[in-house]
Amino acid sequence: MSQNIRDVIVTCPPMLLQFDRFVELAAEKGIRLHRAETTQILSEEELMALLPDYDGWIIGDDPATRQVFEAGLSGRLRAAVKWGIGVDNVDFAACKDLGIPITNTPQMFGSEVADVGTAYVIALARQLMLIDRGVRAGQWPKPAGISLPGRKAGVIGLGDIGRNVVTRLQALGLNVTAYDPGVEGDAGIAGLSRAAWPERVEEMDFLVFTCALNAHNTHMLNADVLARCMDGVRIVNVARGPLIDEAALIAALQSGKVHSAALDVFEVEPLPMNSPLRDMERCIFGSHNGSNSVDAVIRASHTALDHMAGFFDAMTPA
Ligand SMILES: O=CC(=O)O
Repeated sequence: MSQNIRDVIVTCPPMLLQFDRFVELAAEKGIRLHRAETTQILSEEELMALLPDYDGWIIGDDPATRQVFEAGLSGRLRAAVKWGIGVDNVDFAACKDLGIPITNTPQMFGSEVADVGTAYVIALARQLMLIDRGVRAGQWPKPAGISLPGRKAGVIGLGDIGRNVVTRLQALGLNVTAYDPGVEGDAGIAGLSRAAWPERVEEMDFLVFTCALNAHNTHMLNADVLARCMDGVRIVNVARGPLIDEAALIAALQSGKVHSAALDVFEVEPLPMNSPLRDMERCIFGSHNGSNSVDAVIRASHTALDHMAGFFDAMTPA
């Protein structure tokens, strides 16, 4: 164990919400854990003011940019862990250049996010959001849904989350096609068909986004692809907002091309008050909360602390 006590700041909301349970565990690893004052996403300016006072940073969805790391390094910051899977908000190249060791916590909540994605598929199939809203408003609505067995779903991304979505949808009787240029074959999943995006989108009753955001897939669901989709396609996104061109999605919802959408993530988060998406009736919205089960947060936070302690141990002369 490290001889020196290191001060580590946490800015990741799910870990902040269960913060007290991690303080003692961190102390056993030679880490004094500190919490950000808010669970809101911090700005670059706020991070640049905060980080120089800490040896380590457990990152949430904050803008972890080069200048933020540089500011931290000008003070005490020497190590970082991105809590969670997605690293699109973190400049890993800058960390490498600056000599700040960094990692993320992959495979910590593939099943939890997949549960939310699958729940959204069922909710869109049976229009549960319209029924809920109607009953609250004193109505007794009975919209006709669609049955799932025999329907087709395209799952975009065959990582941990995507594979869990595929097997859940197959268990519900859907025929699933997966899109992921980084994974070959059936990924060990019987009955899975494969295609290269956006081949065969016209066949899909559902499109479920589970992939990482990278330099090449921003707006992969755009007006052109939507035009090729089946009339009445249902869209689920539990991955990253910028994968979908929201303006194009809104137009497609308005025209009826897209039947409905369930979005846990948005181009701008939190979803701005003036976003036209808020007026879309046949939508369900989440708060980028797919990973947030008590169990998954404990798992990912333990891993983040282990990684952090490992970085500090490696810096401590034997
Ligand atoms: O969205 C959450 C994550 O990428 O960990």
